[in-house]
Amino acid sequence: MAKRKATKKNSTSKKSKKSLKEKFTLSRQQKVVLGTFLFFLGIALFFAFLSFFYNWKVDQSEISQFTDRSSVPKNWLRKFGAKVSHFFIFEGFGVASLIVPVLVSLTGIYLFFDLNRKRLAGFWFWGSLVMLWISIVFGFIEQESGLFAGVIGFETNDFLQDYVGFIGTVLILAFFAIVYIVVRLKYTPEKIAASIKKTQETIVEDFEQHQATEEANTKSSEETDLEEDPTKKEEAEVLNATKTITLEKEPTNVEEKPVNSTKEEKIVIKSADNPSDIAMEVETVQEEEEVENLSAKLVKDFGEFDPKLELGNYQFPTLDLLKDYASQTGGITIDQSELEENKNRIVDTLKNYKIEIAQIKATVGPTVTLYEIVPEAGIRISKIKNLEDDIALSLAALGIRIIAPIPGKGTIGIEVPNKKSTIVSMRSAIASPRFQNAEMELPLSLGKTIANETFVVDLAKMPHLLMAGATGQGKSVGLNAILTSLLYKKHPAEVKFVLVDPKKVELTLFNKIERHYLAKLPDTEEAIITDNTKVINTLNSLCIEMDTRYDLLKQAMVRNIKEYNAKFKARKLNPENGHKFLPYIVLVVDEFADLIMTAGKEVETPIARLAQLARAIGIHLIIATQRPSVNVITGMIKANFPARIAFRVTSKIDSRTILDTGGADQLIGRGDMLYTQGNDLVRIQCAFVDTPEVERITDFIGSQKAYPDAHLLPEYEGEESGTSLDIDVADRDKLFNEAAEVIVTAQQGSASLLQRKLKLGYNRAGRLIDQLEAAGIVGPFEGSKARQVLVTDLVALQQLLDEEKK
Ligand SMILES: Nc1ncnc2c1ncn2[C@@H]1O[C@H](COP(=O)(O)OP(=O)(O)OP(=O)(O)O)[C@@H](O)[C@H]1O
Repeated sequence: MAKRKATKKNSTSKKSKKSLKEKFTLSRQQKVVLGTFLFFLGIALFFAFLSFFYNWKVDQSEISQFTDRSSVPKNWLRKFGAKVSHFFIFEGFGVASLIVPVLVSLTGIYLFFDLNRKRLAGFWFWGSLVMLWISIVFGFIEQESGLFAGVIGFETNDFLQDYVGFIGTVLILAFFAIVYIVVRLKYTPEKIAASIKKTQETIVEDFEQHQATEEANTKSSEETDLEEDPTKKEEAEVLNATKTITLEKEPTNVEEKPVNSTKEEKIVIKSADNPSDIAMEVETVQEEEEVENLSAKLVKDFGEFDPKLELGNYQFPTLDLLKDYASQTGGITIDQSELEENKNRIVDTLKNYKIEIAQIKATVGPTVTLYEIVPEAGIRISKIKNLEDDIALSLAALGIRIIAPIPGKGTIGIEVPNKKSTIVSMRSAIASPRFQNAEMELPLSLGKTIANETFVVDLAKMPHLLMAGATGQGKSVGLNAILTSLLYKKHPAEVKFVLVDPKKVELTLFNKIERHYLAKLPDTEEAIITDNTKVINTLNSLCIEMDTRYDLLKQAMVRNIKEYNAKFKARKLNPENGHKFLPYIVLVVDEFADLIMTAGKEVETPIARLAQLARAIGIHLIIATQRPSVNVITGMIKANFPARIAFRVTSKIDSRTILDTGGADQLIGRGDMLYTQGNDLVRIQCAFVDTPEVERITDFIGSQKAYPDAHLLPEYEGEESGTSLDIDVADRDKLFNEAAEVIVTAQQGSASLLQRKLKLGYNRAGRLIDQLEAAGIVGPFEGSKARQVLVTDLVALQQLLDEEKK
């Protein structure tokens, strides 16, 4: 009991803290106004402090007469300046107080531009310490007047002198100076030693260079001398001989450096007793340090590789770009009478069928309430399951789902839609600690479960996601929620999107972040693919990227992208060997059915290949479809997409196609969805993110510094329709003439027409169309539209074929 009270207290204190925090979060306008105010205040303080040093003696008497308007202090900011300066400089930290206006103005700038607050806190912390330190140092130096030290510096120094004496004070001050240099400025003894060594080397180099030029000068003057004096020439030759010896040594030194693998050491043994003995040269070959050490050295010198460095100042989108629906709707409201009513109806209905209930419990979620019932002993579960429709009828509600039994709990669940559903805002889904603290590679905040918990999953673990649902049930919103989650958690260097949007309108907003987050084929203008023909090239290009990445992983001897990137960051992989930091690639296909219908096998094969193999190298697929029929979601696709999301569908069959079980037909729409990752089904209310919100986010990101171009995928030489133009007349299909007649008669250049009329397979019909194109009977491939027929009637066709024979 006591424990429960304690936890309750805890939770209320947490709540009040949270609401306090919410109260103190400033809007953008407030930040701008406050930022400007602080910036100006900082400037004002600076001038006030500066003039204090000239006028403090004159102004001292005026300070006590603050209310007396006839006395005018000399301080440039008059009474305010004199009073504040007196407080900070005289009674505070002396000269060091000049740090205060700097910090105040800096705070203004940070607020104005809404910059990283943690860093600002760091400035204040270290700034205050430095201020204290300087004031004590001045107290120490200038022990008489104390104006430069301020009361605090003066008194602290006095205190230290009394307790630890002169030497102790010096040591304490020196110690804190070192702490500052090491912790704040990050100077370690090694770094200092290295920079000293470097300067030493440059000085020596300069000196040597200077010597060399001098020598050259003297040599040229000597030569002119020698020409005049032959005795000097002989002497010079002896001298030159020794010089060449030293010069000979130099190249060996120079050559040793680039040879990394071996290091030669020569020792000459010569008997000291017998000078005529032949000298023996002993050569020992030592292997150079391992590569491992090189990487450790690189890390020590340059730190770990930071893929985010190029966009080092990138700011993640802020929460205030998302709308707060909870403040409008007041969050989840529990309607006691509704709960009571539903409970009674469930109990009564079951009673009618002679099912007694031992216990009932309700959990209110954002859209549905889960009633968990424990039936009396001896009741068969299938009996309750069969009553689904009856219960729905008696509750007069759509979207009732019975889970019998709830996996892992010995109860039966009945989900009943709430009369008033609550919108789960994307803001709450993003702000939740579950998402914020998620230690995942690609965290997705999908929405809230029935128990009102934010549902966060890792796309990298899924590893691919299939989304399906009838039109207007929230698929596009779901896709946006997924993309938004990634935008809030991943830096542009870490993830790239390949977006396929045949509907042309759903994902256009993401165009604004092309140079931050999107990947595209080289030589294409738009990164978002709206043309189905281009999809095939992109998919094949992704397959090439996959193969290249596998090669890189093999070379690096790692099993997956995470290990690879970790190794790359630790500088264990040499970029000169083609290694680079690999971002995750997320391929999103909105309206997969449309693709399959127009391009068939050509898309299915690379998709299946990617789905089977791409998980380890960080390519993840998300495909969405309106039409969950078996020829779209084929066995091959299903086998490789264990993670699936079903929005409301119209029939049980559709639900089975997506989830392998019913349930999606009983959802209520508007983002109500079922999620499965192979085993349990979880009912989730999808987080709602509206177009204006997505627009704000993409504007926010798009307005920041970007990469010069979108991430470029490898080039793919597509089998252009033009390549088939050189099909030989002799190689034509036996049915060529018949096919030409069918096409010309129907005036419709489609392979499916040939399939139907001539009862052919898809491949043969496709080949025939290629041959017809080569013969100039039909036009080139035009995506989802049928090809244009270039021959108007059968007579013209006959003429064309006859001419060919000639
Ligand atoms: N999570 C949600 N919460 C509340 N309302 C939602 C949610 N998701 C969708 N809706 C509502 O449903 C409407 C349709 O959603 P959406 O455009 O995502 O459907 P869709 O399945 O993509 O349709 P289509 O396939 O025709 O594009 C939205 O405009 C919105 O009003």
